[in-house]
Amino acid sequence: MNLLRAVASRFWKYRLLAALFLLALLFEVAYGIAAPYSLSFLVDKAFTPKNAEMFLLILGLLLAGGLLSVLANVLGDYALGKLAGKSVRDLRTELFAHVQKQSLPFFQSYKIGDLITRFSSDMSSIDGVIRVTSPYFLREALSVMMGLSMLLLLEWKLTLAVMAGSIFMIAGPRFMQNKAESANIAHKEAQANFSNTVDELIKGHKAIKSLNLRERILLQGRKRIQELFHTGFRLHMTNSLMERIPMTGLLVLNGTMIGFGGYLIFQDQMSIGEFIAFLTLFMSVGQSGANLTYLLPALIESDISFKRISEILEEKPTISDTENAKELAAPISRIAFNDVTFGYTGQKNQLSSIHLEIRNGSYTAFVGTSGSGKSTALQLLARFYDPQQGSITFDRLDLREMTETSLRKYAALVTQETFLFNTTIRDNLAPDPAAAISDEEMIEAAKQAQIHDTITSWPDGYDTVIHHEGGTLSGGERQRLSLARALLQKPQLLLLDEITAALDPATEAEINALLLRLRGNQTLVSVTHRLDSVQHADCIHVFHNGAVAESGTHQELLLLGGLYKRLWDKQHGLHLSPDGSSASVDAARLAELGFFAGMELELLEDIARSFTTETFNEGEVVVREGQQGDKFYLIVRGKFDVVKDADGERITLATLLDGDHFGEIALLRNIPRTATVMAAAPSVLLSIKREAFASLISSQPQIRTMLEQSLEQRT
Ligand SMILES: Nc1ncnc2c1ncn2[C@@H]1O[C@H](COP(=O)(O)OP(=O)(O)OP(=O)(O)O)[C@@H](O)[C@H]1O
Repeated sequence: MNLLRAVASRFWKYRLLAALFLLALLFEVAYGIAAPYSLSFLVDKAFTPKNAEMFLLILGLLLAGGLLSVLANVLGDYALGKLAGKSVRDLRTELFAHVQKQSLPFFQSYKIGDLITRFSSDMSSIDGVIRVTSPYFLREALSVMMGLSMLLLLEWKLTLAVMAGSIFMIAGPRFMQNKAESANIAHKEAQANFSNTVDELIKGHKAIKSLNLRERILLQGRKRIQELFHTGFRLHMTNSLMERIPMTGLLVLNGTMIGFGGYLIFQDQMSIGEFIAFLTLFMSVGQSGANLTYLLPALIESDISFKRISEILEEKPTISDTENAKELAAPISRIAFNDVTFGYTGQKNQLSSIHLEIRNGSYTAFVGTSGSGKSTALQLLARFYDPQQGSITFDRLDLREMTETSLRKYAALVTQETFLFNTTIRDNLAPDPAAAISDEEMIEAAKQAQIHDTITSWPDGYDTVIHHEGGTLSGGERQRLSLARALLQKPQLLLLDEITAALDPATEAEINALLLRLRGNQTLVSVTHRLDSVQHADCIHVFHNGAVAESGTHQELLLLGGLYKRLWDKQHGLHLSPDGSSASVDAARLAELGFFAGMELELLEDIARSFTTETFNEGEVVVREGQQGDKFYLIVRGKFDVVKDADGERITLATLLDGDHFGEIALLRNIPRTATVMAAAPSVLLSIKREAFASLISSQPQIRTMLEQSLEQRT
């Protein structure tokens, strides 16, 4: 069994303690054998001849041995406590450190619930085995071996007869072992599945409510609980059978022993004292044998737990330092993507043959359509993944040849997915006490990230404790805190992934101004889909379908008249007030929408005035599949996923960004929406109702006909 081997190898590290424990155990077991064996002397040499001297001698020896055995027990318990405690501590630390070392794909391939189960119930089960079950198993196994040897000495024929019967006892559980293992694996999987469902229930409660998935999740929960019931019942039955089979064997053995033992006494081949000693010893050995079989299910369960933990310990981080890894030393004058190709899975490349250059101290922007690979390129730059082909170099040093620690010091990544620790703001901003960050530095960084005033408005200021990993703060507050945290690291290279997505326009403008101030001292690479914010960037790379379609400054790209120009035009003519509460659209912008083409400017101005502003938080649904639609929407800023539910699965059909629109068919007809549109970030929309639109065009029926034709062509 893997587990017993692993326990032995872990105990080997603390050999002195292990030796002390073994010695104490040997003494305890030896006394446990000697005590029943002494019965043969008590009956034959003391009771039958009524020899008081011999009786007192045996009694004295028994009591003295008993006392010594108790002493040995105490010593053994001490040694075992230390030995087991240290071994479990080592294993926990190893697992913790190993998980921490892992790269991104590891965390994407394991579900949170599954990983937590390995740390919690799997680890507790191993803890139990190391502290209790293994030592108990060892004691009972020793008792069986030493007891059997003693029984052979006492009467070998009777011993052989009962040993033959024992085969049934041993073979039974062996026969059941595979069944028990598979029942155990199934139950563990059911537990992990249930944990994941609970995890989704808690973390996704907003999405579940807004997508009206309560029924589906409840059904899924019931299914998982039912699985738990079935697998638990199967496990219970296999474990019970594993216990019953040897007990039946024991019954047969007792019959054999009394029958054959009686025959030997009648034949004068065995004394009564020897028979009583044999019987008592056999009972004790039998009990130890039965105990061994009771212990087996616990050992099997822990063996599975051990395999699950070993599976994690065997995972190799995909990103690790090479043997001759070098320190990345500033200053670096040029970072380059040299023919970089990358795919998350073997099936498809998310980036193909990327060539680009980032100059030291520059402000570089990655823009482009949704899913075009901007964030992927940024993650390669932060070395969360390595390219499959090509290289990323910092001057001449390949990213793969530098130490991870020196890279992490050099570069800091701020993403939309902010994670805050459940501690004070102060400890979140400066999590490493060794960095010795002063209050002044902290306040300066918080001011730069536009969060200082918010922090000081809280009663405990920088000592405010964050709960639920920052879940009680707004997305914008979390985002600004994580920017301040990154600024405090004073990285040479600041990698920013859509960091202004959750901010109102006024704060966004402040952050954009900060980026312009930072450039020169720091190199900035910012991924964004909002082109307004990158007008002053030194170089803009426009991504499309995993390739860099265009590169240049804002002006150069506008002159080029390509993809960037189209994206720019799409985002223009839409306005948002600084606090993000009120939006408007230009009539000229409406004229660019194909289905409004040809309308008079005056009418378009009336239409533009009839739009109302709507705001949505992440996870909120704008239109739901199947519901009647009566509004047309224009995205002023934000991000929306167009999703469809099929066979209990949610499929994302498209992602819509600033300047995109949806629901135009609702301007004419009351038909059910063909998909659900939900906000993927805090967003602002402009909407117009069909009735309002209809009354505006009522005096011009030809407009309706034109619109009908135009929308007809699009569907
Ligand atoms: N961990 C992952 N595993 C597999 N595919 C992924 C993973 N992360 C992203 N992708 C896919 O890679 C492609 C590029 O994604 P990426 O996030 O780089 O695009 P993006 O241009 O930043 O888009 P957006 O602006 O919507 O964030 C997308 O098709 C996306 O679905």
